[in-house]
Amino acid sequence: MYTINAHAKVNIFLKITGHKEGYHTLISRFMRVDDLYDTITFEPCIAEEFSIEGCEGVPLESNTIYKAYQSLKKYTKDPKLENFFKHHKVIVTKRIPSQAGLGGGSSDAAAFMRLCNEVCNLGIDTPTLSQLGSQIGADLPFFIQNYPSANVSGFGEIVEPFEEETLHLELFTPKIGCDTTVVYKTFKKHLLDDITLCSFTGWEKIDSRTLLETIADPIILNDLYAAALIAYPELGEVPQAKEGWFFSGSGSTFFRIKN
Ligand SMILES: C[C@](O)(CO)[C@H](O)COP(=O)(O)OP(=O)(O)OC[C@H]1O[C@@H](n2ccc(N)nc2=O)[C@H](O)[C@@H]1O
Ligand SMILES: Nc1ncnc2c1ncn2[C@@H]1O[C@H](COP(=O)(O)OP(=O)(O)OP(=O)(O)O)[C@@H](O)[C@H]1O
Repeated sequence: MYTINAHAKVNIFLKITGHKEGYHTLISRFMRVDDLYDTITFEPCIAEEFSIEGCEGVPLESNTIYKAYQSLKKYTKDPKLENFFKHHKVIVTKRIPSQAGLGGGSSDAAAFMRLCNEVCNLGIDTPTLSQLGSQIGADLPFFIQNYPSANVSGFGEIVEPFEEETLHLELFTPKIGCDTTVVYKTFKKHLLDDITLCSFTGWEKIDSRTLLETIADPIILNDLYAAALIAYPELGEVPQAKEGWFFSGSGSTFFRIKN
């Protein structure tokens, strides 16, 4: 039996820098959340075909783990991978809420790729694994490189580790699912024309605690927050939508530093 933890992330800040080929470019500080993770296990069994347990409600073909499996299979052409999943099933213990801005599906896929690479001795280097991952989701390169904190840019494929203290974070995810595609579309329609690139110059060099304490305004820190509030106005009604709380990714999770 083989197991790996797939951690959640939060975006300490997230600034959109432009729009190219249907995607937004951004610069963001990603921080891994140490005490919130899904667990992915490869459990021995006789399997007819590749199977995933624990992601009820997500069709196999749209599961990020299945997409990661297909991508690895296509890239390696190594029969070890397919043979392995004739004798093992994938079990996912979900703890990260979905449509929450915490990167759950992306983290699962990244952890799956890392564990396959190790267990099946595929010998794929990290840059190649990140490149394969970026085709499945924008957040995969961060999770594949697995730094506690990093500056992420481009469409998500440029990941630079950032040395700093790990913050202990309190998270609150309201019962409002935010669809990433809808939030980005709303941003493009209402807010893209207003971006001012000079307003966050140098943020990537400032540690996360200082950023949260000095910038302090969740709307300024995360460009997608204003878009999520337009797309999902009920977000503005939750008690955490006030000073002292910050907003992660495309939402709907709010976070703050634990005392
Ligand atoms: C909000 C973030 O989580 C930041 O941490 C990511 O930028 C989103 O990452 P994700 O959920 O993995 O998103 P993806 O599955 O790659 O993309 C979903 C959809 O969001 C939009 N999208 C996503 C990423 C990006 N840089 N620009 C976009 O415009 C696209 O319409 C895309 O079809
Ligand atoms: N392994 C998976 N775990 C959870 N959801 C998955 C998975 N694979 C595909 N999905 C689908 O992706 C959708 C988004 O879920 P996910 O857990 O990635 O949350 P997210 O909050 O949108 O992530 P992000 O931080 O990137 O915005 C779900 O509604 C689900 O249909």
